[in-house]
Amino acid sequence: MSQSILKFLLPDAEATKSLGFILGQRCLPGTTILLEGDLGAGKTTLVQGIGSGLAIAESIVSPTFTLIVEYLEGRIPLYHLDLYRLDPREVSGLNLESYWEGTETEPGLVAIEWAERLPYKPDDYLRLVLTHQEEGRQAELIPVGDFNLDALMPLAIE
Ligand SMILES: Nc1ncnc2c1ncn2[C@@H]1O[C@H](COP(=O)(O)OP(=O)(O)OP(=O)(O)O)[C@@H](O)[C@H]1O
Ligand SMILES: [Mg+2]
Repeated sequence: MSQSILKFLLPDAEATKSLGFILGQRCLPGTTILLEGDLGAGKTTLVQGIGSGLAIAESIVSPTFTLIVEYLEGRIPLYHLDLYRLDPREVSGLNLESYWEGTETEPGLVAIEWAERLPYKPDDYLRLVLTHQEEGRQAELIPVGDFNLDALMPLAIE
């Protein structure tokens, strides 16, 4: 069954956070969200919203230099990754699939910035593409494999 793609206009950073908040509230353990978008497109902002939606009180900072930050205090664990500083060859040595397969970690929500750099991907994930607009950003939500967008509905961003 082919599912449709969702597109949103996010007029400001609060709207980006609201979209993330809903994802954080509704995603099940074992969900992977692959974030794509240029520098400053709003990927970290979206993950901050996810953190609020998961009821994580700790502030979420960009893991550009740390690669991975794990937040374990929310409804389900949040694993926040940023591959900006790596090339695909380096990424392949990191065994990142253990995050989405939940083999070495408790299944949670895996959110990966600069997912364009992943040489391998999960079978099922939400592809979330952020693009700069004249004002604000556009978000495209593209379900891949068995990822079920319907489970996130209704998605009204304020
Ligand atoms: N919908 C939006 N409209 C306008 N500004 C936004 C929107 N969403 C986020 N921003 C702003 O864009 C800036 C960059 O956001 P952010 O750091 O989340 O981007 P990023 O994609 O993670 O960047 P990087 O590529 O460096 O990781 C921030 O100042 C943020 O507040
Ligand atoms: Mg970022």
